Amino acid sequence: MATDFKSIPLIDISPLVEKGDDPNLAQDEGVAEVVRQLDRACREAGFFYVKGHGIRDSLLKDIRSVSRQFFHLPYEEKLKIKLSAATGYRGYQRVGENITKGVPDMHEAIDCYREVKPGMYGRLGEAMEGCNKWPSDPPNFKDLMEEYVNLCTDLSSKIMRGIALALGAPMDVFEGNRAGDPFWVLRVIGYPVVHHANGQEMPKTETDVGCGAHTDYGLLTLVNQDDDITALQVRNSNGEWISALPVPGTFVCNIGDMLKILTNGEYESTLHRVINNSPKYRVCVAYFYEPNFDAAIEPLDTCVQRTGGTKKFDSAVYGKHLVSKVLTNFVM
Ligand SMILES: N=C(N)NCCCC[C@H](N)C(=O)O
Ligand SMILES: O=C(O)CCC(=O)C(=O)O
Ligand SMILES: [Fe+2]
Repeated sequence: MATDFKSIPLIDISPLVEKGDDPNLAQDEGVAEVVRQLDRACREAGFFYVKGHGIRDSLLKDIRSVSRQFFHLPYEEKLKIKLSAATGYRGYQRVGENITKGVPDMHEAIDCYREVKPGMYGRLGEAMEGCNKWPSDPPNFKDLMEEYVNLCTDLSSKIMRGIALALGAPMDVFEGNRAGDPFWVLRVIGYPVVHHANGQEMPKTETDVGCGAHTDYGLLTLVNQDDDITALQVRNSNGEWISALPVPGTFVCNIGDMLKILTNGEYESTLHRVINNSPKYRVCVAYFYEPNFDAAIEPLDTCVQRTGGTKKFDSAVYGKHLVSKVLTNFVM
């Protein structure tokens, strides 16, 4: 259950990153301390920063820098990789095209997903079938992003092993048919200085929201945000919005809906939103680590036992949850 936290904890996960592939992970004292901190952060806030994650700071910066270069291109150029139902919802969406709870979000983005080949998941996967739409400018965009996705996938699987231990479950509880073939989502997001959306002058109002309040859909999100702009806000149990201040070199991590189900609500997917009130264009690249597309997700026995013996959530197929979200995120 989220608490009235006032700040977001920072965890040095280097022991977990170093020993992440060791079958005796659970016996290591350094790892045990990381696991305690992960458990506490997941229970109290559902949000935490990680440092000591092993991904070089220069790559985190380059990822934001090529993203900024792309968003800086003329609108017509960005439209060359436009997202639509026909692209499997992959590609570029202009400012105001993504909708959260019925309200257009003041962000533009490129959405990318793990590849879904035709027929791979039958009817369930049809909406997501397609290949990612990469811009040709900047020229190194695709290569950098693909390297980044691989590193984030590896890192997330290690953090999920830590979370498995935090729950008193076997370290591989999120592998196999739960998330052994993790679906991933990458959102390259730009939050304009709002009076300059889509190349047009627009009045900035008090209610301009970069991304409306939502929870993420899967297991774990890794947010790589600009170092010098405060815009991401996290809601605590008092209904207060706590800013996720930039901490250079870290990821902001948060729990998604599927981990809430798996833990029978011991960990929650915390509401968050983005408001860019700064005079600068903000870039964020969010990586989402999610279950297998066709995984049927239900509460883990150890969590059910600890929470009174009753399952609080019905089983949910991750791909169905994702598709229901994606289909309502756009009006086209
Ligand atoms: N893949 C993830 N988690 N994307 C988060 C986007 C949140 C905003 C979206 N319009 C919504 O309402 O969900
Ligand atoms: O821009 C951010 O800091 C977070 C974006 C976000 O919450 C999302 O895309 O799900
Ligand atoms: Fe989010």
